[in-house]
Amino acid sequence: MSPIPIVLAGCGPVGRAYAELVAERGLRHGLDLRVVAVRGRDRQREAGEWGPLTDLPELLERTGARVFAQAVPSDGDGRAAREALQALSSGAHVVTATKSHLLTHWDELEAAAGTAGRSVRISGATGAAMPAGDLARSVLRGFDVEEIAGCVNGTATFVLDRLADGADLAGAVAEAQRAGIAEADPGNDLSGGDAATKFRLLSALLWGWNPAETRAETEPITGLPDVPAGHRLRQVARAARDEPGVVRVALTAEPETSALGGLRGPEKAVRYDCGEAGQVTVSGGRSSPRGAALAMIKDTLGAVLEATTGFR
Ligand SMILES: NC(=O)C1=CN([C@@H]2O[C@H](COP(=O)(O)OP(=O)(O)OC[C@H]3O[C@@H](n4cnc5c(N)ncnc54)[C@H](OP(=O)(O)O)[C@@H]3O)[C@@H](O)[C@H]2O)C=CC1
Ligand SMILES: N[C@@H](CC=O)C(=O)O
Repeated sequence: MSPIPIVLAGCGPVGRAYAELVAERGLRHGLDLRVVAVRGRDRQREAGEWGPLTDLPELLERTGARVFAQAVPSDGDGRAAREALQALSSGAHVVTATKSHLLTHWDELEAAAGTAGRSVRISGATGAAMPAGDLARSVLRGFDVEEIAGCVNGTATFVLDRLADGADLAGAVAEAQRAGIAEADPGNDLSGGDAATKFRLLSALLWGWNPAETRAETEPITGLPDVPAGHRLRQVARAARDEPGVVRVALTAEPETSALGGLRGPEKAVRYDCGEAGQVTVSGGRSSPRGAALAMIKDTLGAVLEATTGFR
């Protein structure tokens, strides 16, 4: 069995969990996955030794990397985009939990992947271990999805439930951070920005919208307003095929018996309104560094085993 070399960018909680999972579960499905290099901000580890960062195309070529895995901050610094494009040009698939470059460089990445005949797999960026992206891109193809609605930020659901139980906002956010759900800077979790990002990406997979041109209207979590009996407040993202280029995130009271109102803690769900085919809902999937890393493992296997190109 020949090894599948992987170069990993990012050694925070998600990157570390991915490297551990490759070490634990790399020998699967007839493949021998191996992380051959890990890159940090300005350092790089190869053969167990840390040294200075080297040129990425040279590293990819020297190691024969088949996959470039990204788990670096979604802070919009141009490096994630540049390195993903370099990886595709070098003939590696890209598997990413990082979201920012998908928003800014969607078309460039799609074109580069098409030219190289490689895929860019983004499950880790669209809902961690919940396979919402897979449904959007391929499973529901042909159903002509008309509308999507969902709770895709685990922190928001967790915090709103804690507020309903009487906790204060700062304490609820700190608890979500200790559980590894909230980002170190929870601003995007609470503002609706992260949910909007995930819906911009799902809309791109579903309807071909360019995320860079998709506008987001968001409502932040600041406290807990009165909610009718039998309902729970949820941060709900929505997008509709007939209103292209707009994603809305609002706090709405959902019946406790519904798919969104019934979610607990950091669970997530997306409901796809498929017109004549009816509604299809996907829920669950862990929202945590390990959950995101598992999604990246799934995507790594998919990239290597399935001969697809472009976004998945
Ligand atoms: N936490 C979760 O549940 C989920 C997170 N995500 C996304 O996964 C990504 C990774 O998150 P997380 O593991 O928390 O890590 P961080 O976002 O905290 O990233 C930290 C790591 O990235 C490295 N780093 C920083 N800047 C760069 C850069 N420009 N290029 C390469 N490496 C860099 C750092 O290296 P050094 O150690 O050298 O400083 C550090 O190891 C984020 O984009 C996040 O939004 C997605 C889904 C779920
Ligand atoms: N902070 C996010 C995790 C990654 O996307 C969340 O709460 O869902």
